[in-house]
Amino acid sequence: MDIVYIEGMQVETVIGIYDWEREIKQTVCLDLQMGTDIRQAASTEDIDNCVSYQTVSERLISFIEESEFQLVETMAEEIAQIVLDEFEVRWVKLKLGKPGAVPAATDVGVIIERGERF
Ligand SMILES: Nc1nc2c(c(=O)[nH]1)N=C([C@H](O)[C@@H](O)CO)CN2
Repeated sequence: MDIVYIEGMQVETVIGIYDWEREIKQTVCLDLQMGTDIRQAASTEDIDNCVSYQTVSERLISFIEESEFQLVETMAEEIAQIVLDEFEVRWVKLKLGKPGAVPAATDVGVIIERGERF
């Protein structure tokens, strides 16, 4: 299994369980690993044979910007499902952080793996 990755993506969105959080935008940070097979892309040098990190990034940025989740858990599940459903990806590992949430910590959030390694 090969991996195409996106690291350190930062997006502003409405997220949180408290009333004050529904009134502001906060930053979420994504590190995403996508399990795929890169050999056909490598041998053809054809972008259509890739999982394009640019296309995935654009899809996720617009999804996150438009979303209004309460929990990072829900956002993480939805992101993983989009990647598995819409791209040639069979396994994902996603770290989703909300770095402003706990002042004493540099980052908090969840790490999930979905799909099957191959
Ligand atoms: N496991 C989680 N814990 C907490 C979440 C969350 O989404 N998942 N959210 C909050 C609040 O929204 C917090 O970020 C406000 O600072 C608290 N704990």
